[in-house]
Amino acid sequence: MNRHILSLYFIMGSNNTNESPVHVLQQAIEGGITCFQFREKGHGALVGKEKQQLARELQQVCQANGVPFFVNDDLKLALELEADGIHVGQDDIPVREIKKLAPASMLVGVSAKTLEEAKSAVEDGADYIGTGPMFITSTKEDADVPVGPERIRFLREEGMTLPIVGIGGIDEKNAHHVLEAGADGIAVISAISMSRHPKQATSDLKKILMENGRNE
Ligand SMILES: Cc1ncc(COP(=O)(O)OP(=O)(O)O)c(N)n1
Ligand SMILES: Cc1nc(C(=O)O)sc1CCOP(=O)(O)O
Ligand SMILES: [Mg+2]
Repeated sequence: MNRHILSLYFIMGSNNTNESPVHVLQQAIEGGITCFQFREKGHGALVGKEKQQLARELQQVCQANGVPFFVNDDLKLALELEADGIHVGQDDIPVREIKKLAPASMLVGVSAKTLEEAKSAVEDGADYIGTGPMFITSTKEDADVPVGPERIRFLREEGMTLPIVGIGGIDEKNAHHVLEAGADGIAVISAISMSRHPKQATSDLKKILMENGRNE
C-alpha cells in the first residue's frame, strides 16, 4: 500500500461530534485528511439501518473527494459497502479471517502495541498497524494506559517496517512527538471532530505533518 494515505487519518462516529458528521467530514477533507475511518461505537452509537445509512453517506463524501474509506470492526458492513479498508483490534475478528473473506484489494489495519502483536500483524498480512494510546484520551471508553511515542520508536528500532499510525490523545501540540518517533501518520478523533473549526484544526495538523516531512 501507499503509506502516505495514512498520514492524516481521521476517525469519527456520530457520537464524536455535536455537529452533522457529514459536515464535519467535509470540513476535514477540505483541511486535508488523507483517509477516513467510520467508527460507530460507544455511548449512543447508531445500530442497524441507521448505522448503515450514515456509513453510506460518509462513504459517498469520501468517494466524491478521492479519500479512502475504512470501517472500524464491522466486517459485514465493510463488505456490504465495498469499503477501501477495515481496521480491527486484538479482540476483533482476526486479520487472517478477514483476508479469507474480503477482496484482496481491501486494506486491513490492526491495532498492535507490543512487538509480538506487530510481528503477528506482518505474518498475517496486515497492511498497517495502529499503535496507542500515545497519550491520555477520553474518547475511547476502554482505552489502555498510554504507551507513548516511545513505543513506536522501539518498534522501529526492532526493525518493524510495516506502516505505523499513532493514535490516542494526539493534537496539534503533541503530534510532532509521534512523527519524530517514526510513525507514518497520526490518527485522530476529537482533535478534529470536537473542534469548533474542523477545517482549521485539520489544516493545523497538516502543517505539522509537512514540517515533519510527511508532505505527500
Ligand atoms: C487507526 C486505528 N488504530 C487503532 C484503533 C483502535 O482499534 P481497537 O483496538 O479495535 O479499538 P476500537 O477502535 O475498536 O475501539 C483504531 N480504531 N484505528
Ligand atoms: C479509537 C482509539 N483507539 C485507541 C488505541 O489506543 O488503540 S485510542 C482511540 C481514541 C482516539 O481518539 P482521540 O484522538 O480523540 O484521543
Ligand atoms: Mg476494534
